[in-house]
Order: sequence, then structure tokens, then C-alpha cells
Amino acid sequence: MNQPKIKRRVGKYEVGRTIGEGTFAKVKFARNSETGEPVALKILDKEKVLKHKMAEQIKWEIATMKLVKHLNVVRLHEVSLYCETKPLFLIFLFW
Ligand SMILES: Nc1ncnc2c1ncn2[C@@H]1O[C@H](COP(=O)(O)OP(=O)(O)OP(=O)(O)O)[C@@H](O)[C@H]1O
Repeated sequence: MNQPKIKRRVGKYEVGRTIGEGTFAKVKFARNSETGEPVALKILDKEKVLKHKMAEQIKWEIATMKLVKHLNVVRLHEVSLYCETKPLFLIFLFW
């Protein structure tokens, strides 16, 4: 009864409800269908990023997040392959 509603699938992730929104992204709850692990799927709004000339900063942030492993910093698991026509997905540990 309390299972989250699955609306779509991104690779191995079953995507559910929106859990937050930032300046350049929408964050959705998702679940790894292979392991059952809950994750936060961050969907970057590429048009907004390009409009505000933030592409380099976002790339730098992604590179930094890949390196950081700290108890107080949310862990970046995976980044979808960059493609001009598709949204960019970032998969984080669900906090
Ligand atoms: N890993 C996560 N687990 C759970 N909720 C998350 C996670 N990452 C983000 N969220 C939720 O999504 C919201 C938006 O996150 P996002 O990273 O896009 O923006 P932000 O960093 O909060 O804001 P801004 O981009 O404007 O500086 C957060 O405020 C939080 O509520």
C-alpha cells in the first residue's frame, strides 16, 4: 500500500515523486531496481544552465562531487552520459 508510485524508468532506476527543486535541477526519488537501493535522481535543466552560462561551474561541481567522500556530504553515485538532446541525470545517495 505504501509503495511509492513509479512514473517512469531511467536506466536501472524506477523514478517516483519529486522531492525537491533547486535553481538548475529537479530532484526525484528513485529506486535501483536491481538492488532496491533508494536514491535521489537530480535532473539538470540544461537550457537554464546554458542560459546562465553555468556549464563550466556545473562540470566543476560534478568533478568535485565525484571525489568527495565525507560523512556530511551526500555521495554522488553515478552521472548519466552527456548527450545534447537528453537531460543530464545525477544519481545521489538518498538522504
Ligand atoms: N541526495 C538527496 N537526498 C534527498 N533529497 C535531496 C537530495 N539532493 C537534493 N535533495 C532535495 O532536493 C532539493 C533541491 O536540491 P538541489 O541540489 O537541486 O538544489 P540546492 O542545492 O538545494 O539549491 P540550489 O541549486 O538552488 O543551490 C534539496 O533542497 C533537497 O530537498
